[in-house]
Amino acid sequence: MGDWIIKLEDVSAGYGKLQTLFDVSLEIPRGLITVIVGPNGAGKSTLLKTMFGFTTVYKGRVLFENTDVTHMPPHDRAKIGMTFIFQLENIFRELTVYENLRLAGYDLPEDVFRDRLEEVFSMFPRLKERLGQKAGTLSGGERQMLAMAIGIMRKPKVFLIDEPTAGLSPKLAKEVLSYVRILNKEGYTVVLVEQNVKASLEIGDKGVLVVNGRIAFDGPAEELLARKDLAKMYLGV
Ligand SMILES: Nc1ncnc2c1ncn2[C@@H]1O[C@H](COP(=O)(O)OP(=O)(O)OP(=O)(O)O)[C@@H](O)[C@H]1O
Repeated sequence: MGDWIIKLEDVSAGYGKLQTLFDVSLEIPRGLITVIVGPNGAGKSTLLKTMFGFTTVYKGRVLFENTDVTHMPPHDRAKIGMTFIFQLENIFRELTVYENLRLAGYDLPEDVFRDRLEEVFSMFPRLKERLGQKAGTLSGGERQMLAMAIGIMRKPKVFLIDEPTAGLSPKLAKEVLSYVRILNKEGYTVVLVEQNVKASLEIGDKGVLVVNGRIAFDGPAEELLARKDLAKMYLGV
């Protein structure tokens, strides 16, 4: 699948003494959408968190572009172009949409901030209409949109997004996945953890199936989608 942006080499990781990932080797292709799926508790989020430095790595290496980031703290990974969108609590509810965006770009010169804002509006026009509204009053889907917009303020090279459709109706979930597509169309690389297997693999390029902390499938998303055996066994679809 061409050039990679993140690479895991034989990584074992977990939380303190609890190991949840075992000997994982994986490449995240640049410019594409990679979707990570698997049963509950399989280690999908742990895999994503390991890319950003939220777990303990016991063995192996994590590379971002050509930098070894295995033991680099998350805030330093953010500085070199990674961004992580949490499932919940990814915006400041008491601040307006504008204030959330200004805060994300607090150190940007006014002209750069304006340019980024225009980029955000061209991708997500709805946010322009909601600028003065408190972020906590946005719908669940719009909050995910704002979380992505906050990410854009930093111009990251890769978005790591943890279950953005959790708790949303199937219709809203599809809408949120369409925002992920918009991000990717603008050139951003995306790694997405999803419970919404079918809908997410449909927008994905690469599909990764995690089972019991190991990679059970790694290949084109459409191929994973077509693997009825795996789907039945692990994905409940
Ligand atoms: N912060 C944490 N501290 C300790 N253990 C954790 C932590 N987060 C997750 N775990 C454990 O790691 C294992 C894998 O969890 P993970 O969240 O990666 O699974 P998942 O595949 O994303 O599942 P789900 O779809 O249910 O969120 C689970 O046993 C979980 O209890």
